Amino acid sequence: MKNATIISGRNIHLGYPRGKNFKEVISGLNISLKKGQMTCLLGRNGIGKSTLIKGLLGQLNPHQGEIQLKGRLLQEYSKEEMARNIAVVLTETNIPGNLTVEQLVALGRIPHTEWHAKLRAADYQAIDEAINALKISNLRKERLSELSDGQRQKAMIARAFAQEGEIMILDEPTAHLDLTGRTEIMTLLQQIAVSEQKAILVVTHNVELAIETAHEFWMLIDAGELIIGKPEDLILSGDIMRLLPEGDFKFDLAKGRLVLPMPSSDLKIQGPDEFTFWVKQALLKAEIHHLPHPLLVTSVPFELSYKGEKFSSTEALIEFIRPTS
Ligand SMILES: Nc1ncnc2c1ncn2[C@@H]1O[C@H](COP(=O)(O)OP(=O)(O)OP(=O)(O)O)[C@@H](O)[C@H]1O
Repeated sequence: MKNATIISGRNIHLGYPRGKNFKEVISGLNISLKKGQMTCLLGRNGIGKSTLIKGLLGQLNPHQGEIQLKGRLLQEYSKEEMARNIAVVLTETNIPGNLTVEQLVALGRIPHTEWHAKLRAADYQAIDEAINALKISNLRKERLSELSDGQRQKAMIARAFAQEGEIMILDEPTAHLDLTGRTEIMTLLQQIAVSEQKAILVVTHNVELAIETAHEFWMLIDAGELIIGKPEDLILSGDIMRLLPEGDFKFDLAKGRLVLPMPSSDLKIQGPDEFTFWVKQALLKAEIHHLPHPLLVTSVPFELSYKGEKFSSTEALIEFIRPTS
């Protein structure tokens, strides 16, 4: 089944007034954000990702072109209607640290409560669902100031989830998180997109994790060029390389990650590939590009044999080859 478009933009131009002139940041892009999938917006610093997001949130009006939400022009929506459709998680927030996780998540219900802001049964249910979806029931009563960055980020996403909009937009939700935290958040978002049939747009600089988790990429190359496609297709077509600055970095197709080109060397190492790879990395980092004798790696137990000696680490081997004085 094809995923339905919920936000579409045609020939969008966005920018900022600069003195008497106008600084155009986005020039004539076409987009369609789809339900039931996680889309990652990537591009180098300053290229215009946040500007595009501001356009999608109706905070910045296109001076040319148009953006539609569910077939209606964005400008026609009131603030409250926007909040019922789009939940946002931004990097900069001024949420008081003395709020508990539960109280923060309850803030997500504001667009649904009447002027008296009283929570009803449906609101409590949405709060519970959000807390469960993000797997943070154990943190319910904890104060935000006492959470780790990763836990706080999950609470922020739970607040957005409780808002029950069909769209979630997150600006760098994994900044400041460690590898496990980053992977956990991105995987959760991917699952929520599919299970809740939400359109999730994530701005991220983490290309490798985005490749692993996103259903679709929006690669902002310059003001007027947005490359759209499944990450796998962009890898296969080679378009993924367009994310990289001219020069040293390469995208390793087999490993699915960015790499610096290996310096040329004639290191001959015998042993299983996944082991010789790391030994070679360590030698090259130590500026050892040539070995006059054969080097053998065995995996069980891990051992390096060189010139009749045995070593249990690359560090010991390197120290033997090139002793530090
Ligand atoms: N409020 C503003 N007024 C004027 N120019 C702005 C404003 N906000 C952003 N810009 C300019 O628009 C361009 C794009 O900025 P934007 O923040 O959209 O980039 P970005 O891709 O989100 O960058 P980053 O990855 O560093 O967050 C930059 O040249 C920036 O200086």
